[in-house]
Amino acid sequence: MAVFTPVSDKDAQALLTQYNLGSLVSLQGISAGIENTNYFLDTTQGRYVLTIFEVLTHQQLPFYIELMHHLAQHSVPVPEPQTQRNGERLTTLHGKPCAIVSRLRGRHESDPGVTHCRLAGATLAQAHLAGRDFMLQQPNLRSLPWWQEVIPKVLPFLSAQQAALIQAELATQTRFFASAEHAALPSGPAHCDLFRDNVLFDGDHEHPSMGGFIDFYFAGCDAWLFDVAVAVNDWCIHRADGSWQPELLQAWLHAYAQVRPFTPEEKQAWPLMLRAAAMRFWVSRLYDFYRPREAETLQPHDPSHFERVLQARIQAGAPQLP
Ligand SMILES: Nc1ncnc2c1ncn2[C@@H]1O[C@H](COP(=O)(O)OP(=O)(O)OP(=O)(O)O)[C@@H](O)[C@H]1O
Ligand SMILES: N[C@@H](CCO)C(=O)O
Repeated sequence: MAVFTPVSDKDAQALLTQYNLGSLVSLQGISAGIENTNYFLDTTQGRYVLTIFEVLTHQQLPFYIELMHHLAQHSVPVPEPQTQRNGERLTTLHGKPCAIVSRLRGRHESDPGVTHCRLAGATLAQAHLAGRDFMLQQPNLRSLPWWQEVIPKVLPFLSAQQAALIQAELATQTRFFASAEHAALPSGPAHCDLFRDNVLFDGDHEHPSMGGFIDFYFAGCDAWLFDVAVAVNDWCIHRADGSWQPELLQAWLHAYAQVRPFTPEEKQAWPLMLRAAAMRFWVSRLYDFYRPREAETLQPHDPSHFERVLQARIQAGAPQLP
């Protein structure tokens, strides 16, 4: 179980005195997730999730917490951060930042079909549009400057071939990010980690309904197209080699475009953005793999998967955006 910071019933009872959420019924550690400590927290008033932030600081967190609050207020299905009696939505537990958010219904779909892809695509476009008048600004902290910082640290662990690939791609992406083409892309608050395990669906496999998006703790202001690229690089591929499942890709992108049509600049930037999105997770997975932290149980994701996705995007590109 990825519980980095154990929380006792007594801790949770004391925490709940800061809120108007009733009293503790049950507390259960959540095994999924590699970044934060999460517990399901049931009270006499409802079902919540308690998150203790292991990496993010009190200074960085208001962006994520207030973004979720903003999106929830605009009817985008996301966890709603709960407000304490003192008006704050962020507090401290065992010396670390912590929040209680509403628990969404449903579970993630590891084998998504066309309907799941349509629902996810349409909801992401709604989230982008709803974020336009969000007042806080914070860049995606896992973007190009972070890759530039981290790649030298993981290079010693890579083969000569891997090192050549990652360095060549870093050079390509550095040029792309500095280009007028990139500057012209519509941008705003973006989830930046919309993998299939971060979207919950209610209903059964044949008749799913959207439960909501979770795990906003990599969100940041970025090109919306990056968000789309991150998502389809996970939702619409054959996992064995990263190649496309064209039917899923088409469903995802059309559903998104029906809510927010893609611009000509986005259509042009699409192949390079898909590579950027693959690069982002190859780098972070390498970093996580070679700097394991202590946890009761921790299984870092496989970095080589995104090496294959990146190679697939370089070699075969992508169908045009609708
Ligand atoms: N608001 C919520 N409502 C319902 N379930 C939730 C909620 N938040 C988290 N979960 C559950 O907890 C699991 C882990 O949460 P999450 O993915 O946010 O953890 P994390 O450590 O931040 O993840 P990651 O490793 O993906 O960064 C999810 O897969 C989901 O089952
Ligand atoms: N979605 C990320 C994990 C961080 O949320 C990955 O699969 O590497």
